Amino acid sequence: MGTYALSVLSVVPTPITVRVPAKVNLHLSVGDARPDGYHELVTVFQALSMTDEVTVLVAEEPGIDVHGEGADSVPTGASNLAWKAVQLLAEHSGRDPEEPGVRLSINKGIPVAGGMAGGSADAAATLLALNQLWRLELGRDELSEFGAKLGSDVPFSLQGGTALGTGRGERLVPVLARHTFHWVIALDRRGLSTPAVYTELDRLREESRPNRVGEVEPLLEALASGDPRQLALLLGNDLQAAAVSLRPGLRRTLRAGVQAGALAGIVSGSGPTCAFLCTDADAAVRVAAELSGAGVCRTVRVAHGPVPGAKLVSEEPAHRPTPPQVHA
Ligand SMILES: C[C@](O)(CO)[C@H](O)COP(=O)(O)OP(=O)(O)OC[C@H]1O[C@@H](n2ccc(N)nc2=O)[C@H](O)[C@@H]1O
Ligand SMILES: Nc1ncnc2c1ncn2[C@@H]1O[C@H](COP(=O)(O)OP(=O)(O)OP(=O)(O)O)[C@@H](O)[C@H]1O
Repeated sequence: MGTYALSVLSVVPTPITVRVPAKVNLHLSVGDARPDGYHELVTVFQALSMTDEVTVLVAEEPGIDVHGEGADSVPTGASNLAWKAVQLLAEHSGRDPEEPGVRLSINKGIPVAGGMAGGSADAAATLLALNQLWRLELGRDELSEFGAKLGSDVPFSLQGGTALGTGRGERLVPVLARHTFHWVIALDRRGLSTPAVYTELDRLREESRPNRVGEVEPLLEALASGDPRQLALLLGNDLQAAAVSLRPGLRRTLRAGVQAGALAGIVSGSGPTCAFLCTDADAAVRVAAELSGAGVCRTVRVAHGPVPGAKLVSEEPAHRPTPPQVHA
């Protein structure tokens, strides 16, 4: 009996944990709406040292557990983007998408609905983890194609580093960025809906002519030079006007970060998170401390980038160290 129990145990695959980063768009140029409702983008993504961890484990009772900051506002049913990743790969590999025989445990370190690709990160992590758990042997390119079906930001969450994104943001080319840049991240009290921010930009463009970010080339040169002062002058996001229009308080946050000593601040993606570029790691800590005292946001964190994309942590769920943060 003892031997039998041991042999059954030995065939249950070990849980797989993947760590996956948040992103910020250093440059986000939004074209007109396409017939399919998406907007044509030219964007530069950078992966930051704020991470989620997703563990997949074999279980008869399917489901999702979510822990960490903002866990209460993350759906645990079929609308969770990570669960959609499970269903996609289950279907691909001939499993029943309704009974895939796995559970997910998600540990959130990326703000929810913050414009930092939190849900996309979890979907990317799930694709990578299931590829390992189910021994699917899909290459990075194939995983990226599955990722693009789930959301425009998912391929970048898999790739990480710094990358130029075109199409709806899913077509990627890595960008040379040998240097580490230091950021202060200001989290807002409530999230913003990505489609609502794109719709607001369309509305603003019908009404007036909001400024558009320029060409991307100078920013790529600044990244290659590694000089944060040069990069700071070139950060730009077409969605910023729309995010600020929906959440006017962001104007105050952006001003406060620069007053606190940051080189420049931008709304991250569709917002409402704001990202402030600093000269170095020490400056970022000083800016974070001062910004947290300004009372303009919920929490302030420091982060650096670029960091790698979704990555297997180990075969055991690991304890994730708490990222440095300062409570406002
Ligand atoms: C704002 C960004 O985070 C910048 O990287 C992304 O463009 C958003 O990427 P995402 O959250 O993965 O977005 P998706 O899940 O693909 O799309 C959600 C919605 O955002 C809008 N959307 C998204 C991407 C894009 N290029 N044009 C769009 O108009 C569409 O209304 C779409 O229905
Ligand atoms: N795994 C997930 N983590 C967080 N939110 C999720 C997840 N799956 C689905 N959601 C839903 O998606 C919404 C947007 O969450 P998410 O954190 O992905 O936003 P975001 O970071 O602004 O996205 P992006 O930057 O890619 O536009 C949330 O309000 C939540 O209801």
